[in-house]
Amino acid sequence: MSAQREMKEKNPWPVTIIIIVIGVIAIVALVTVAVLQNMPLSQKYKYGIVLDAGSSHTALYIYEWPAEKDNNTGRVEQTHSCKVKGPGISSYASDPWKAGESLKECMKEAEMKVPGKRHHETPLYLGATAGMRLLNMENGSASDQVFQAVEGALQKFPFSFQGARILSGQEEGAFGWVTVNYLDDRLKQGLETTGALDLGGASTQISFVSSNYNGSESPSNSVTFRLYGNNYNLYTHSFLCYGKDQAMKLMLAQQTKSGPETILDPCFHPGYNETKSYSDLYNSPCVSNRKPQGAPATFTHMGRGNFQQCQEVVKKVFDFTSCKYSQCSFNGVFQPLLQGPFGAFSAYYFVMNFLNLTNTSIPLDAVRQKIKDYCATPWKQVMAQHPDVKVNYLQEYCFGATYILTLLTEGYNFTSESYSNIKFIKKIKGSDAGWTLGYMLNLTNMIPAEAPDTPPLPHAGYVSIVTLMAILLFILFLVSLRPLWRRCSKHPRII
Ligand SMILES: Nc1ccn([C@@H]2O[C@H](COP(=O)(O)OP(=O)(O)OP(=O)(O)O)[C@@H](O)[C@H]2O)c(=O)n1
Repeated sequence: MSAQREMKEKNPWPVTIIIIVIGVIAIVALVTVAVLQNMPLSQKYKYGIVLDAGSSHTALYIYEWPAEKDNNTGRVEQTHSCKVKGPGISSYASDPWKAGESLKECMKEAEMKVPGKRHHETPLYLGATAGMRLLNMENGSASDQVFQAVEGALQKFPFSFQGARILSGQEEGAFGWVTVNYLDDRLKQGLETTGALDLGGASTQISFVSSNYNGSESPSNSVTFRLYGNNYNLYTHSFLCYGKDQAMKLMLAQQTKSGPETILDPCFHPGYNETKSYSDLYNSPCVSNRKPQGAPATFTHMGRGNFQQCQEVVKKVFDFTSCKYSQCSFNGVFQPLLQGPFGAFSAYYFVMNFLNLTNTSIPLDAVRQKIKDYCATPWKQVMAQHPDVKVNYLQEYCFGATYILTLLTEGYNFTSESYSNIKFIKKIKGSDAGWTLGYMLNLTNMIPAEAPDTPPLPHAGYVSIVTLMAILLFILFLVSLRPLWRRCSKHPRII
C-alpha cells in the first residue's frame, strides 16, 4: 500500500500533461485574441450621392466606402451612375418645375441602390456648372426658380439633402484635379500629380501643378491644398463659353457676322444641310451681344468638310493678341509652363473616343490627317456608317475634334511631344473622371490634411508574429521542464 503511494507521488506524468494542456490552451487563447482583436469589422458601407447638373445634361453618381474608413484614402468608389433624361436644368428656365421633375427617375433609382437603413444618413448634393452660371448671368430670378424647383424635388427623397448650388469655375477645375489624383492614389502616396483637362458643354477647365507657379503671378488662378501631409499649389482656370457647345456658337457667330441666309461651314460634313434659327444660335450670353442687326429669322447651315479651313475659323474664337503676364494661354489668361502627365475627360474623351484617337502615341500629324479625312466624309456616308449614334452628337464630331486639337495646341500650348503626356480617359478604376467625387470628398472631410496614422504592421503580420512568439515561449517552457522529463523517462521503481 505504502509502496504504491510512493510510486504515485514520484510519477510526474500527470503534472506534465496538465502543464502541456494549459500551455496549449494559453497559446490557442493568445492567438484567438490576436486574430479577433485585429479582424476588420464586418464590412458596413456608407454612401454619398452627387448630382452633376451640367449645361447639356444632369448625371447622378452614388459613391460607397467602408464605414470605418471615413478618414482614409483610395477607398471611395462609384457604385452607380444615372443619366437624367432630357437637357440640363438650365434649359428649363421657362418651365422651372420641369427641372425638378426631370431628376425624379434617377433619384428613385438611387433609393433602390442605397440600402434603406442608410438613406437618412446619406448626404445628397447638387452642383451646377457652366449652364447655370450662364443662366444666372443672364437672368438671376430664372436661375433662382430653377434651384427652388430642384431643391423642392430633392427634399422629397429620404436622403440627407445638403443643398444645391452653382460651383465656381475654379471649384470645378480643382475638384476635377482632386478626383483624378485621388483615384490614381497619387495624393496619399505623395507622388507627382496628374493635371486635369475637362471639356464640358459650356466651359472648359485646365488644372495642374507646375514647379514654375507658386501663385504669386495671377493669384486668382491659384488653389492651395494640404492633403495627407503634402502641400499643393494648383494652377487652375475655367474658360466660360469655351465648352464644346458654346465654342461652336462662337465659331458659328464668326461665320454669321453679316447675317447671311446661307453659310458653307468647313466644320460640318459635305452634304450637311439644315435650316437653323438665328435666335437659337444667339440665345446665350456667350454670343448674344454679337447678333447681327437685321438678320433674317433663319439661315441654311451647309457643310463643306474642310479641316484646314475649319481650323482657321476655330482659331478665330481665341484671342491671342494680349497678355500682361510672363506667358498666357489665350484671352489674356496667365498659364505657367505645362508640366507632367494630364488626364483629359468629358467631351475630350467622347470626341476622341468616337474617332478612335484616344491613343496619344499617334503622332499629331497623323491625328490631323485622320480628322481631315473624317471631316471630308460626306454626311450621308457618316450617318450610314453610324446608325446607332445620336445625330445631334454625330454632326458635331468634325468640329469637336478640330476644336479639341486647336484648344490643346494653340490654346494651352501642347506640342507634338507634350501631346503624348495626355491620356484621354472616361473612368479611373471604375469611377467617372469629373469634379463630383472631389466635391464630395471635400464636403465630407474625407481627405485629411495630415497623413493618417497607419498601424506598424498589417493584420496578417501581427497575427503571425504573435503565433510565432507564443510557440517559441511554449517550447522554451517545455525545455525548462527537462529535469522532469529525465525523471519521467526512468522506470518507476516499486520497492
Ligand atoms: N456621347 C457623347 C456625349 C456628349 N457629347 C458632348 O459632350 C459635351 C458635354 O460634356 P459634359 O461633360 O456632359 O458637359 P456638361 O456637364 O453638360 O457641361 P458643363 O460642364 O460645361 O456644364 C456636349 O458638347 C455633348 O455634345 C458627345 O460629344 N458625345
